[in-house]
Amino acid sequence: MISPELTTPAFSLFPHWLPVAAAQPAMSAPWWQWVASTDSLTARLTAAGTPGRFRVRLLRQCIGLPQRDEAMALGIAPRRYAWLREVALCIDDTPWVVARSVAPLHQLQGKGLGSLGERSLGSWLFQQPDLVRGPLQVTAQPPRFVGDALDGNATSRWGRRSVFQHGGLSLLVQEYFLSTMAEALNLPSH
Ligand SMILES: C=C(O[C@@H]1C=C(C(=O)O)C=C[C@H]1O)C(=O)O
Repeated sequence: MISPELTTPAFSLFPHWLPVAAAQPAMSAPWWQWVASTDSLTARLTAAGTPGRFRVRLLRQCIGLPQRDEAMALGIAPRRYAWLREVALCIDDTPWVVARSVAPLHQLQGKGLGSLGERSLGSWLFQQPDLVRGPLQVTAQPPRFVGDALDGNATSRWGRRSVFQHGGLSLLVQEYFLSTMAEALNLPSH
């Protein structure tokens, strides 16, 4: 049963993370195509941004403590160190999506992710034959991680997250779709 406030524009009432199907009534069809898709976002953005050039801008990659909700999504203790990666996915230097990925440190050995740099994590992930993607969850709240990395007045329209599994690695990927992307692709507000 979906509570009535989810169908109103009062997005501040939206719980932080919700199964994607429960968010559908609050989402326009064009946004649903983006938010509920389970294939590579890198590939989708590259296609939608053409003739613009897709580029990953690395904002931060480090070892640190995950947020509490991130640790819970990965099923690890909140004070366990993790690999953190924050990027802006840009078309012609304009960020369309910002993303933060989190993986338990002890699962990273031999995966070579430390040297990924500005190559897309998605391109690497979707080449793994044993890749399994967990259920998508959605939020209408803005990301807490970007700080002043976004230029001008870009705001988040929808956020989503899911856990990828590959070769003993669990990787939480959180992606926030920005107003800049909505404007460029003529998407409705939500
Ligand atoms: C999961 C994907 O990877 C994308 C690329 C990322 C990166 O390079 O860090 C991060 C999150 C995603 O937006 C994808 O393309 O679907």
